[in-house]
Amino acid sequence: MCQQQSIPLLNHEIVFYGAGSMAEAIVRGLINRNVVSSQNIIMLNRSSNERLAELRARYGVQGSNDPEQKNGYLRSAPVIVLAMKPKDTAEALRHLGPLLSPGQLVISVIAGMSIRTMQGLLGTPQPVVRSMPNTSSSIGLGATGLAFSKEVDEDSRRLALNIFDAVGITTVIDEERMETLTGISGSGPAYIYYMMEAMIAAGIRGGLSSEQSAELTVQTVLGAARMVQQTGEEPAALRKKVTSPNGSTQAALEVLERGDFFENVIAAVNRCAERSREMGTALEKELQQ
Ligand SMILES: NC(=O)C1=CN([C@@H]2O[C@H](COP(=O)(O)OP(=O)(O)OC[C@H]3O[C@@H](n4cnc5c(N)ncnc54)[C@H](OP(=O)(O)O)[C@@H]3O)[C@@H](O)[C@H]2O)C=CC1
Ligand SMILES: O=C(O)[C@@H]1CCC=N1
Repeated sequence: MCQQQSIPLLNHEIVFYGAGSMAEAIVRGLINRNVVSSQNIIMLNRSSNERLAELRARYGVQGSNDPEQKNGYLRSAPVIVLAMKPKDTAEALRHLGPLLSPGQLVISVIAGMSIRTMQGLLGTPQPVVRSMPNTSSSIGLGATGLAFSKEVDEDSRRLALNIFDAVGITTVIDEERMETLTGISGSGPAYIYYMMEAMIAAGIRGGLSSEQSAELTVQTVLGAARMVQQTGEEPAALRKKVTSPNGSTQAALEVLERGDFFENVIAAVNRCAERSREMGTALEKELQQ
């Protein structure tokens, strides 16, 4: 894992091809940490002018929906981040490929899409980075996995790492592990939010105000994560310290165990990885069309 303390200012123009939640999370993180100036960020989407206006107002970035202007940005940007939904990817990449020249770096955040499929849909042996970030990038606490095509040179590797180091931690992995990583850190925030939703609901049902219940839950999750990070102790060891023999925590954990909590979480991660593979297979099939 790598997290840089000080990331050099990136003077490259970065085009976000797709301007939804994940693109915004990265842009917000980059701008908040002053890693890229907002004038160097260009956000393109398919049709929503309101969305682009919102992003321009919020971050001072450039944005366009005009087909000719979009093509101009895509032809010239040294870095293009692909951030559309998997279902929209094939069409977008087929459009993008003929616009590209050899040195342009393509970074994908799209779940499931392999490097091979990406290059196949582009129709060029473009240097491509397959990444899997998460939405916590927007507050600088993202966790991103990256894999590189063999065409990515050392400078481009560094550039891709700098972009994601600026918004959290990064780890370089073999591409075959990307689906597992998606199951842990890409989709992981949603599992934690779900757990928090349940804890908040339980507090309210038990008579706490919704504000009290939410505040206590948030601080508890934050504190637990920080404890693991700062003490260096294993989660299991920390859990034991909370759990008095025959006490209230033990009683609660027994309920979770009756619901097979541990194995269910593992099954959820595995299903997430499997679903990412399914989405990747569907995209691979586009190569034959
Ligand atoms: N959300 C998350 O937590 C994470 C998401 N990802 C990946 O990020 C990608 C985007 O997800 P998310 O941000 O949630 O999706 P959103 O639906 O929020 O955003 C998708 C964006 O793509 C644009 N788009 C669609 N087709 C095209 C096109 N042909 N050309 C240009 N732009 C296009 C849409 O524009 P318009 O609105 O105009 O149609 C929209 O701005 C997905 O592939 C997902 O797998 C990865 C990690 C985490
Ligand atoms: O749900 C999805 O498909 C994306 C990938 C990781 C998080 N969200």
